[in-house]
Amino acid sequence: MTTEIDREAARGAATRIDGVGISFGAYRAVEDISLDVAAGEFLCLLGPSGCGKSTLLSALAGFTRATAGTVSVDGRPVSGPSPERGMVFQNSDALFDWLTVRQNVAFGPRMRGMSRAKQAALADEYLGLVGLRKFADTFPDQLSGGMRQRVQIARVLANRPRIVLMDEPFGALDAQTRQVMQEEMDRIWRESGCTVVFVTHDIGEAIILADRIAVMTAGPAASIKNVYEVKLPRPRDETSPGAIALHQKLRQDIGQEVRTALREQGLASGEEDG
Ligand SMILES: Nc1ncnc2c1ncn2[C@@H]1O[C@H](COP(=O)(O)OP(=O)(O)OP(=O)(O)O)[C@@H](O)[C@H]1O
Repeated sequence: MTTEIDREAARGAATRIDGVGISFGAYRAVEDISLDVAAGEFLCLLGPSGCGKSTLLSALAGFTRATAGTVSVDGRPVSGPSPERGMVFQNSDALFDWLTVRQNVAFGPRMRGMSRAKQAALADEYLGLVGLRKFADTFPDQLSGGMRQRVQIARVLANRPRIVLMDEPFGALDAQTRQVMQEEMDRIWRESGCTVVFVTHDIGEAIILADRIAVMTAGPAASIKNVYEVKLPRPRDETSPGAIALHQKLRQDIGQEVRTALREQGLASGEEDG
């Protein structure tokens, strides 16, 4: 039997951010950012609060227009939102509470005119991928926060995106659920074959998930400070010596940025990080 999850069609797209700057009026949020994301790669954007992570993600999604430079997917410039770039938000309020879980996941395929039988089969496939097939006939408000986030992920994947953009998707979850979701995300990413760009300010989360971690400087005019390749074997153990060493480097990078930002705002002493 052929499955509706077509691995070939769903494989990830390469993305290029080339000299991107984004301003809101006179405020320069990010400036001169260049970053390539390989097809099928899991890239985490990490940085101090307010540095411009969501702004950059929004430019990849096509919701926000770059005021300088270009964002392209497989060589084609991004000029607006597209189903090939799916967005998962921190808040699962994006779900339709009046539709069942299956209907939520089938929403995109339904809008594209897919037959009812195919929609249901596709929705069930993706609900299986996120471990929620048993809950297909329930309504989102009957589910826990972690389960709602899984529905959001399944709904995005059912549109067969080539890139999944995730904006602190587990930020509102309790620590235990968050850990389970990180483990699940690692598996879902590998099985879906999508490129993932994942925004977080949680260093541990980035180490568990990313192939590479791009650390941003503090804004305004934020740019990329460092990019780290995470060579640790998957599934990852946050307590391994390699993970602990990387955690320290990242903490130092971000600590420096936070202190710089506070100094610029006149809120910190001039002491330097060692
Ligand atoms: N639509 C907008 N209009 C004006 N300023 C904006 C707009 N969107 C974002 N900004 C500003 O751009 C900067 C970057 O915001 P952004 O939300 O991208 O940061 P972030 O790194 O995602 O923050 P956090 O980690 O707190 O979510 C902030 O100073 C923010 O106030």
